[in-house]
Parts: sequence; C-alpha cells; structure tokens
Amino acid sequence: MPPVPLAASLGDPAGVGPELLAEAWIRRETDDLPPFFVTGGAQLMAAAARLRGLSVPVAEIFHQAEAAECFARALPVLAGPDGDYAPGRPDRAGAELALASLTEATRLAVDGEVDGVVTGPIHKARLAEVGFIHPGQTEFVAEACGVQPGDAVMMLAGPHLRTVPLTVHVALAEVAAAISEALVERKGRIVAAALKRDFGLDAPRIAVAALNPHAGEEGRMGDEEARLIAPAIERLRAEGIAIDGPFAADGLFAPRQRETFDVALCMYHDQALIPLKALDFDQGVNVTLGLPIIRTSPDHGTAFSIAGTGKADAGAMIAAIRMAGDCAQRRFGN
Ligand SMILES: NC(=O)c1ccc[n+]([C@@H]2O[C@H](COP(=O)([O-])OP(=O)(O)OC[C@H]3O[C@@H](n4cnc5c(N)ncnc54)[C@H](O)[C@@H]3O)[C@@H](O)[C@H]2O)c1
Ligand SMILES: N[C@H](C(=O)O)[C@H](O)COP(=O)(O)O
Repeated sequence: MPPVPLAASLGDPAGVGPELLAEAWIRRETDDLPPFFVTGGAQLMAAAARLRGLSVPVAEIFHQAEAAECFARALPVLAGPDGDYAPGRPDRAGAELALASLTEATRLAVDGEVDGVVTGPIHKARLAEVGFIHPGQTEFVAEACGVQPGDAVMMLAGPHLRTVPLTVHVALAEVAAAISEALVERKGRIVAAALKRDFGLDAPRIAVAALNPHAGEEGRMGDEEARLIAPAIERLRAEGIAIDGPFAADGLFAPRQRETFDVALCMYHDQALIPLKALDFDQGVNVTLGLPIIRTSPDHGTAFSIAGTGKADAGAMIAAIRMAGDCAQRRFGN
C-alpha cells in the first residue's frame, strides 16, 4: 500500500510558500522527503516553480489517495481554488486562497485522510482582512481539532535547539500578567508528553527560562520566578517530569548550557524565537504539540520582499515536511 501523504497548504501565495514547496518536491529524493501534496493552486504552483527556474510537472489530483502514487513523477496538487501568481504583491484574493488552502489541508488531517499538515507561511494581518480571527495558524488548527487554544503548544525546533514560548502572540507589556503557575504546569506537561510520543525522547529534559534579568536576582528585579515559575516546576518534578529552572535566560542558550536540556520553555515569544532563528533559521520548524494531528510549518514568514526572486532558502520548508513525516511515523507507524 502506498504511504499516507502529508497535505501542504500554500501559505500566502504572494509569499515564498509556493516556490519553496516546488523546490521541496525537486529535492524529494536527495532529501528523502515523505510524499506530500498541495491543497489547491495548481496553476499558481506551476507558475511559482517556473519563475524559480524549476522544472516541476504539476499533477492535478481529485482525491488525496492519488498523491502518493504520482508523487515520484509530479507534484500533486489537489483540485481546488486557484489564482494568479503575483509574488511580493499580497492582495485580498491571495489571502482568501491562503485561507481556503489552510482550511482544506487541516480538514483532511482532522478527518484522518492524511498523516499530517505542513502549513505554508501566512501573513496574519492580510488573513485578518478576510475574516481570520485567530492570532496564528496554531490556534486555527487547534480549533479545527476541538482543542483549547492554550493546549496547542508552539515549539520551534532546529538542529541546535528546541524552544517553546509559554506566552505567544501577546504584547510584551502584557506578558508578565499572562504568566501563571497553571500555565507553566499545563504547557510543561504537554511538552513532556509530546517529546516522548512524537520525538522519541524517553525522558525529555526541560529547562525553564526566567522572565526577569538574572532570574529576578532574588526578588530585586521581579518576583515571578519565586512566586509563579518555581512552584510550578516543583509540582511537575513531583510528577516525574525532568524539568529544571528557572534559569537566567541570557546564559541558557550558550553552547555548553544547550547540552543540558532537550527543550527550553521560555516565557515569551522573542525569548524563544530569537535564539532559535539565530542558530537555525534555515532549518527551523514550527511544530504544534498537543494536537490529535501532526502540524508543522517553516519557522520563517511570508518574506514578501524576496518572493519570486529565487533568493528564499527552502531548508526550513524541507525540514518542516521531513519533521511531519517523522512524527507521523512515530505516532501512526506509517
Ligand atoms: N509559518 C508561518 O506561518 C509564519 C512564521 C513566521 C512569521 N509569519 C508571518 O509572516 C509575516 C512576515 O513576518 P516577518 O517579516 O516578521 O518574517 P519573515 O520570516 O517573513 O522575514 C524575516 C526576514 O527573513 C527573510 N526570510 C524569510 N524567509 C526566508 C527564506 N526562506 N530564505 C531566506 N530569507 C528568508 C526575509 O526576507 C526577511 O528579511 C508576518 O505576518 C508573520 O506573522 C508566518
Ligand atoms: N510565531 C511564529 C514564528 O514567528 O515562527 C509564527 O508567527 C507562526 O505562528 P503560527 O504557526 O501560529 O501561525
């Protein structure tokens, strides 16, 4: 029986998503990628590949079951909404196409028709203009799965580091108020379980970053560490989770420190994403933990300014496809 494929959404069609999916297909053998297909946009995908100078035969398919069979000779694209390829020029029609593609890929995963979904980069402000009410794709996919947004945990993963932001798309001014013992405990448990189930780590080591400089310097620069973070860590340790901290965040990502943990639970978006993107931008994957489906995405965004120029690196997209396949294999044995 052919393997169950992955569904990939286009992302914003004016961004780098389509050309990087085309490049991933070209590199399917050298990079040993699992079969995937794109949800919608057959003409657009062909145009994106052409402009990047890639010879990619596009096969329009009418059912996901056809994807694995034709993947070796053509890039399968599920028949559906399409559009003109206008790299670097986002518009309303493109945002609608991005949303339709994401919705269909997610539906197929939720219905168990595909092994997982790889979401192309969307532009959140453009999507909001066409009725997307979620802070990001993480929360959209969570809702489609019937999972509370807080229980869908964003992890960024690269060859050198894995990080999880405790608070995500929250203004910096609101971060301290959003941190609670319950949130640290809830996300800590989800991270520990997911690294076991989907990443094959028997006893994942979690390092928790402090919020304040010098981990609060014994209360002189904030007390969230002693009041909220440390008690939650203690309770998780009592449950048998290998978790430690809170550690001053400035030293946590130094090379020697990185060897002491499998994932860093960080307090806010940039605390988690800056080290990851500094070290692993071209191979960084955004993966959602705690879902009944597998969902990954490249760590980068739409990069409108370089879309269609051939400058965009396909490494993160390729890593996202490979990671979705690896997680699916561990979880479903496909
Ligand atoms: N996976 C996702 O859906 C995802 C991830 C991150 C950001 N975003 C969204 O993307 C939009 C733009 O965000 P941004 O400008 O902060 O980040 P961005 O990642 O689009 O761009 C940041 C910088 O990195 C460069 N870059 C991005 N991808 C690259 C690649 N593959 N190869 C080479 N260079 C690359 C860009 O040219 C730019 O200089 C925002 O709406 C943001 O929310 C989406
Ligand atoms: N915070 C993510 C990043 O910078 O990589 C990005 O905004 C994607 O978020 P979603 O996967 O929730 O769209």
